[in-house]
Amino acid sequence: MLSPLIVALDFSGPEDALVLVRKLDATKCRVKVGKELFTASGPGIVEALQKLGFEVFLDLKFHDIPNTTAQACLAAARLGVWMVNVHASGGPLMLEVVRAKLEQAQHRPLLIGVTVLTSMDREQLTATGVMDSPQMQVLRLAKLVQQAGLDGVVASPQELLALRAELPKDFKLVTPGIRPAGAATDDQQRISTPADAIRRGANYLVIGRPITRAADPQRAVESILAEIGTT
Ligand SMILES: O=c1ccn([C@@H]2O[C@H](COP(=O)(O)O)[C@@H](O)[C@H]2O)c(=O)[nH]1
Repeated sequence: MLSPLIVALDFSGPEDALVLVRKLDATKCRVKVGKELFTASGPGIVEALQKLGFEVFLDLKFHDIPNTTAQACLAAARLGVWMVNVHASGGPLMLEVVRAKLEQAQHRPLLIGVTVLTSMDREQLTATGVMDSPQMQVLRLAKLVQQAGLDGVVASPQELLALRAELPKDFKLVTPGIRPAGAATDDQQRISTPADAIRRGANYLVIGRPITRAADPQRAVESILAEIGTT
């Protein structure tokens, strides 16, 4: 069984991403292709990573009208990715249309809704017109996602206990905003250590810079896996 670790490959082009992944063990982690790498490299990077044995989370956070979002997810499914995501704030109709469309796919990736970005604190959220706490907004969006039949959500580790208390056991919780003790927080606001996130019920930890900027990325992976008790 693969570990819960997903390494975020936030690179400006395919060469740097492939140099990094060649240092990693595909049996110890999955990888995430986000907007920067995908925009610079195109779908070929997904195929290249798959050929190296990695399962790919395509983190393009689609957010558009229902038809456009559903067709984009279907195109992602055709790439054979393991997981794909959409912004939950696209609303219940968009979420339902995407879920229904993906049922037509030959290969059906896990479909995940993004709640409140882990870079946002209460002040940032208020500035967008949402007066509730990040946790309340995450719970509200997570319930929409679950009612629409998606597989889970992206949320910060700080909402995990509340999500676990209110959502079914098999609902997947994917958490960025993970920082080993003493690591730089960068632009993340709602964070925790890997061990705390797992203790609070995360299924998957998305970790980028603490691994990709480490002198020895595979060693950083091993150290996180040891911290969470996965070898
Ligand atoms: O709420 C969110 C949703 C996605 N992300 C993505 O996760 C990684 C985190 O990278 P770090 O270097 O570990 O901060 C990054 O690719 C984001 O696009 C997120 O951080 N928060």
